[in-house]
Amino acid sequence: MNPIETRGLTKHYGRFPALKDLDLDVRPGEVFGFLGPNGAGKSTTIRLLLGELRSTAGTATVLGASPRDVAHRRRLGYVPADLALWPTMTGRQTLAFFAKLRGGVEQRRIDALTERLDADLDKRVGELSSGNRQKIGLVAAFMHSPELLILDEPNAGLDPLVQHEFWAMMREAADEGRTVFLSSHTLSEVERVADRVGIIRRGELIAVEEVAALRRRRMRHIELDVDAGLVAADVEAVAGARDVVVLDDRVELNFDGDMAALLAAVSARTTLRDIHTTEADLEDIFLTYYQDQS
Ligand SMILES: Nc1ncnc2c1ncn2[C@@H]1O[C@H](COP(=O)(O)OP(=O)(O)OP(=O)(O)O)[C@@H](O)[C@H]1O
Repeated sequence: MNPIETRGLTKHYGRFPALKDLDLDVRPGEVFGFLGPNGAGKSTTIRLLLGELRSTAGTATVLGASPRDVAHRRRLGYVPADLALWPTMTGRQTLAFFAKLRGGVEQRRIDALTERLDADLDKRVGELSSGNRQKIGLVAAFMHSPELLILDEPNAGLDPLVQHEFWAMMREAADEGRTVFLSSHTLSEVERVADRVGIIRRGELIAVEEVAALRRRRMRHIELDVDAGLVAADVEAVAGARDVVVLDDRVELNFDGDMAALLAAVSARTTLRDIHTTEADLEDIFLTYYQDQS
């Protein structure tokens, strides 16, 4: 049995369908990125998986049990999107409280995680910045080495160094056979760490892909500074080139083909002076590849 399985999982808030007919299998030992824009239904899904919300229809199984079965809670680690901790307790007191609740947490595990994330355990939680408060939540989620980590936009507010450490922690957990369910609205974040990604939009899961496959299909926006001599047709002839615009000394296009082929085609006609590429954002990927399914 997979750590997370849902069938036809549906949630309406009043008449509003926030989640429609979700069929999802998250496999053991993978980091599964759950990717979608704001309001797509990510937190709703997570709250259903945790038994915080009741589904309108369909089923969810988490670690082989119903989400409402509290007995399996200690096998879970969870970081909510809106982490609420007791503001008057210090980080140390907060972690000690959670450790006692769960049992079996080694102090040196807490110490190691604290050091890795550079968390401040001495300040009252209410006095910490949101990023530093988030670190306390992450230590709490990881400290009992749970079988399944459910993380709702956990990167919010972390600085780049800490983010790297946190990505490494997720990868290590997966390498040890634990499962990570990571929600995010940022493709670049998810693709660094996830094995597979599910893309959700307006309450519907529109694709589940291996990250490697998604990366291969990713559209880039490219700007080339060139000398004169190039015409749009030269660039349009390269497979994967779209929306080509040639100005005097500048070419702009969207591209999902082989970069070497593009550069060779350009260099055959003119001198290439500079290249600027930007990754298409999530919305562009949706529009490019999933338009038919919307
Ligand atoms: N308690 C609620 N009552 C009514 N509508 C709600 C409620 N909670 C969420 N919604 C709506 O359901 C939709 C999905 O919300 P959800 O919080 O699951 O999205 P999300 O993908 O987590 O977004 P974000 O990235 O902004 O956190 C949104 O349109 C939201 O406005």
